[in-house]
Amino acid sequence: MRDTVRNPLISKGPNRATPAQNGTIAPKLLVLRARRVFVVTLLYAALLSACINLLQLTMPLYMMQVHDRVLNSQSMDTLVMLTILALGALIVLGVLDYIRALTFQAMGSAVVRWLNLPVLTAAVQASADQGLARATQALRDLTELRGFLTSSAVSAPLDAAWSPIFLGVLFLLHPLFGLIGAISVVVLVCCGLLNDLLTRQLMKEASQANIEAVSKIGATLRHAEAIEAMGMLPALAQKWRAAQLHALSVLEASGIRSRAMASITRSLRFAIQVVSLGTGALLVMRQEISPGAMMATTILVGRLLLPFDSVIENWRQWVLAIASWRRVETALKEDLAVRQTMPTPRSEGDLVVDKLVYAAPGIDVPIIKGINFSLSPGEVLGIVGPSAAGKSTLARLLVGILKPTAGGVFLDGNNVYLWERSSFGQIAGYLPQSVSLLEGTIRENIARMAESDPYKVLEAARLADVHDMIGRLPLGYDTPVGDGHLTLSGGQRQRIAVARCLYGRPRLLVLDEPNANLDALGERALIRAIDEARSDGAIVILIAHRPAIMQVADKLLVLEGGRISQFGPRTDVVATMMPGETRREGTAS
Ligand SMILES: Nc1ncnc2c1ncn2[C@@H]1O[C@H](COP(=O)(O)OP(=O)(O)OP(=O)(O)O)[C@@H](O)[C@H]1O
Repeated sequence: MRDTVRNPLISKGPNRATPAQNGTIAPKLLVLRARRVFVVTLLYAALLSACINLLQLTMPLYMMQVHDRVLNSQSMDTLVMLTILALGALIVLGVLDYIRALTFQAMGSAVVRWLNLPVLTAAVQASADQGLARATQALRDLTELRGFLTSSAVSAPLDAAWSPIFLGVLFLLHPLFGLIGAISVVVLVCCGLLNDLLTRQLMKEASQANIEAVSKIGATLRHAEAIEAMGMLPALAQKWRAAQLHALSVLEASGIRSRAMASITRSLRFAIQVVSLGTGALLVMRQEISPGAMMATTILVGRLLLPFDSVIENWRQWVLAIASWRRVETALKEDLAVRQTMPTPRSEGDLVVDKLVYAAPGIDVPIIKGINFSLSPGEVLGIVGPSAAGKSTLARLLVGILKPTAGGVFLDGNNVYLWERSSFGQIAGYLPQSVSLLEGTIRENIARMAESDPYKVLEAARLADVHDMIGRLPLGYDTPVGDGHLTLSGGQRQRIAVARCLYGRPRLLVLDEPNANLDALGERALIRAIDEARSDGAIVILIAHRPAIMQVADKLLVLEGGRISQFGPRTDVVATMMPGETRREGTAS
């Protein structure tokens, strides 16, 4: 772990997870470390830049020496010597420039390698916790940051910082040149500041507006069927166009200003070069300097001003890169789920829900208002209640997606919310209300996207009674599924999602409306799967509106307005709710 921290630029091989990636370093600490690496890299690159800038004196000095010394003395030896020295210096300059570019590239890769998984984790948690889509932007931001760090824009300010080298040489050649150089630097710095003042806010606004427009359209496209069927496209297009036009107009306004400033700066740079050449000619005429010094001055002034010009031209990239970094920081610093890093062994004990309260972030009135119950292995609990009673919220709390505001859910004494996620996944199966299969094959989906054990995949498929159905598909278990594929019906997707829940024979099964898309056959298969899980010693929690499936439950919990209004053996609860129903049940059995 220490090695990675000390040598962040050293790759440990493409497939090996670093401590940052496997979650043993807290995201906030990672942000600090990434900042520290950036500062150290910047200092290192600044040192290289100093050498590069010193070596850039080669050309003007060579020109001056050839002009003033070789042409006057007609010495072949001096010319050869000077040329060898100049070529040597230029080769070193090229190598140092290459090393500097590699340093930034390595830093960009290191930052992505360090932060991509923590940012992905943050994105998943933010989406599960609060339905936030903005964390996914942070993943795009990481790629953009890497692009910025490999561009030439990143080194321009470092070159500008070493402008005193050129200024010093200009002063040595003639104080007037030094003065022209100093005034030029001040003028260009003022241009840079003015450019920043005029464009920074607009650039940020444009980038934000663009991100929002793109993320909105991304979210909308997921509902393409409803859009097409109900002819919502024109209205949506109008809304999207309005957002796009806003982003475009801000982008254009900032573009106009920054292009204007870049043109002004470039013209100024050329004007300054003309002025310095004219001044040089005047000084040559007055025999205060040699013609060689005059030509060297022209190159020196050009070199002095070029980085400032480049900074102003690439300012936009800097502003956007800083904004990208801020978003990455925010995504990582968000107060998201902090879980235990120690895996918890498979549990066989009771599930205890203790004084459970949950209020959504920023909302005072709790959705779940103090719930207590417990279940033993091999018990099936049915949760019923009116819409918006809090059933799905309770399901999310039971599998540790949401952080309880007070109280907690404990399985065999272990806090479900704090449970390390990989080990929790091995003992839990969760079927969310809106079933979604992930991009991959049926086999991968059942195996929860991990390296799959074919025996366990088949077992889960058989338990969910989907083996035959999968066998009838053209590619069987290799059939691709996910958002982009319409190969499966709603019921088939739901049954495969049930198989995913049953993969590895979990100890805790939470099924939110598992029969919503099922026909009678599918429902019977589901009841058989729940029976099998019960006899296997699993705790099964079932949420459903359709009553038929509740016959499999041992206990019933009636949730109303976030509170338990009834809890107990199914027959007792049904008897109090619908006295006639129990009699019918009794007769039937
Ligand atoms: N993240 C959230 N922020 C604010 N309110 C929320 C959030 N999640 C759920 N709610 C609110 O909590 C209430 C309970 O929602 P929940 O989805 O748990 O109900 P439910 O009993 O599952 O309903 P249904 O049977 O219709 O699926 C609803 O009023 C919902 O608007």
